[in-house]
This record gives sequence, C-alpha cells and structure tokens, in this order.
Amino acid sequence: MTDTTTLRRYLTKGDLDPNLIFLLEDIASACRSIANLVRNGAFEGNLGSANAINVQGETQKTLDILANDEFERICSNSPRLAALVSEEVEEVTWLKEPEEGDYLLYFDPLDGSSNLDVNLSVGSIFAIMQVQADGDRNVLHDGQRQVCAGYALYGPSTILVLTDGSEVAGFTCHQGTGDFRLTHPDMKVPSETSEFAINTSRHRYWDAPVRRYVDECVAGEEGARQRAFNMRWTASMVAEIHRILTRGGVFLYPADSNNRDAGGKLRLMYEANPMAMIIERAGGAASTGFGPIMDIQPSGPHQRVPVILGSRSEVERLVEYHTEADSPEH
Ligand SMILES: O=P(O)(O)OC[C@H]1O[C@](O)(COP(=O)(O)O)[C@@H](O)[C@@H]1O
Ligand SMILES: [Mg+2]
Ligand SMILES: [Mg+2]
Repeated sequence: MTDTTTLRRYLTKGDLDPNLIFLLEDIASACRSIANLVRNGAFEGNLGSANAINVQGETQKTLDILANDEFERICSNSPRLAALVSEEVEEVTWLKEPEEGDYLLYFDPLDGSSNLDVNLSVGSIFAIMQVQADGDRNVLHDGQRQVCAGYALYGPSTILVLTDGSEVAGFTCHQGTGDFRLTHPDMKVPSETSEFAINTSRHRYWDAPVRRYVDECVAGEEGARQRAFNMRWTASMVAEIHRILTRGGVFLYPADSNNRDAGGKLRLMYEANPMAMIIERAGGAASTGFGPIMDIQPSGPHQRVPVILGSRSEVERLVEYHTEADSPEH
C-alpha cells in the first residue's frame, strides 16, 4: 500500500470545522493509546475484571476503565468539546459551559470487552453531535443529528473507520510511525449477502420475525431463501460491523422476551446510532425492525434499543417480516 494520505491530510482536504478536526485527531490519539493498552494488557496486569460495576449493571474490566480514562484525558483538550457521554460513566461529564455549535462526544471506550481475556478483537465506538443553543445541556438528540461517527477496531491491525456524513473511510494505524493512513477509501456495504450474525443461544427468547428470518437462512437451498447462508458471531459489535462493511452481511441484536424490559441489549447513543450512521452512509440500512434507528428520540444517555443493520436487502426483509407479524391478520 503506497498511499500515504494520513488522517490529518484527509480531514483537512475538505471544509470541516477546524475544531471538529481537532476533536477527531484527539479521538484517533485516544484510540492509538487504547490499542497499546490492549496489546500490553498482560504485561501491565490489566486483563481481567476491575471489581466494579458500571451504570449498566455490568462488571467492568480494568481495560474498560483505562480506555474510558484515555478518551477523557485526551479528548478533554479539544477546545470546543462541551460534554462527554460514556458507557462507563452514569452522568454526562460537562467540560465547559455549552455554547451553540460546541461538540458532544458519545463513546463506548471498549466494545466487546468480554473478548479481552481470550485475545480476540475489541474496539471503540464514537459519535459526535452539537449543542443546539447557548446554555443548552440537552444531550439527548436523535441519530440524524450526528455530525460524525466512527469506530476503531483493535484486531490484527488497528483500523479507524469514520464518516462525517459523506463517505465512509478506513485508516490503518502504521505500526512504525503510529500514523493513521487511508487504506480503505469510500467503503460500501455490498447490497447482497449470504451471511448473518446473531447470538443464536438466544433462539428461545426471539420474536417470530427473527425466528422466521434465521430459520429461513439456516434452511439453506431447501428453504424459502433457496441458497446456503453462513453465520458468524464474534460478540464484538465493532468486529462484526467491520466484517459487514468489508464483505457484506447483516447483524442482529433484537429485543427478545429476555431483554425487552431493558429495551434490548445495545446502547443507542454510543453503539447503535454511530454504527447506523456508518452503515447507512456506506449504502446499507439500520433499523429496530420497525423504523430507522437514527429516528429514535432518546429518553436517556444509556438507553438500549433493538438493532438490525447491514446489507440493505436483508434489513428490508427483516423489517417486512416485523411489519407482517405486527399486522392485524397475523
Ligand atoms: O455476549 P452477547 O450477548 O453475545 O453480546 C455481545 C454484544 O455485547 C457487546 O459486547 C456489548 O458491548 P460492551 O462490551 O461495550 O458492553 C457487543 O459488542 C456485542 O455485540
Ligand atoms: Mg459495546
Ligand atoms: Mg464497552
């Protein structure tokens, strides 16, 4: 790969607000630092649990907390960043008196953290929105208001994927210099796919439309779909979405009878919304099964929602199944 378009060169070639560029570069630095923490976790005694429970009632890993601290420490330098909303922190962290146009950063510092101890891929996810008016401390905006979204995948290589609403671009962290270099310009989700991702151990909890969809995929050539499907589940949303962005597929973490009271599993503001923006800008679709994820009016910073996203034709099929199951004649 001879293209040496660095993240900085890429971000400064258009007319992005310099303060947004500043923030994106800080996020990239935080991700580079988290990649190092993850890689050196075993040497520094940072694998395993932290004996702490986060706002979601989940056991925090030591690296969940360290990754959160890196985001906070590095991004707090950004002059127009007004607030941070993190998976690991219950309250919104205000950094300054909010002024119209200031940025709001929503992030999942370490996603898929159950994979840490078994040395499989994890990542970070983020979204950026803006303060609507001077003094406005509302951070609960719908996903259509995201000005930027992205993720970093800490896999065999560290890759940062982001969109400012135009194209989706991927930057690989160069092992020698630490630069993020453009390696995946204009990423597109292939529209047709024969691969799905869902935690099938939850089959007994699923609603009829999800069962129907998965059962039809599993039935292969003999079933309604008349072709064979493949299944993958890494339990790391970032890894899952990166695979779908690269070779197509559909990802489901639906509401089911076991998680419906909580709203689903994945969090709207820093998991579902940013991934929905990336997938949609790459030509895919993102839905709860009943409507676009990015149209949801949030009710809280840690709200959970059902998530179906990926190749457009499969998401549309799933929405159709949900609509049919919901109609009076069913
Ligand atoms: O363990 P399950 O039920 O398969 O859930 C896996 C899902 O949970 C998550 O790990 C949740 O993310 P966190 O690790 O940030 O809590 C997703 O990345 C993944 O898709
Ligand atoms: Mg997560
Ligand atoms: Mg997390």
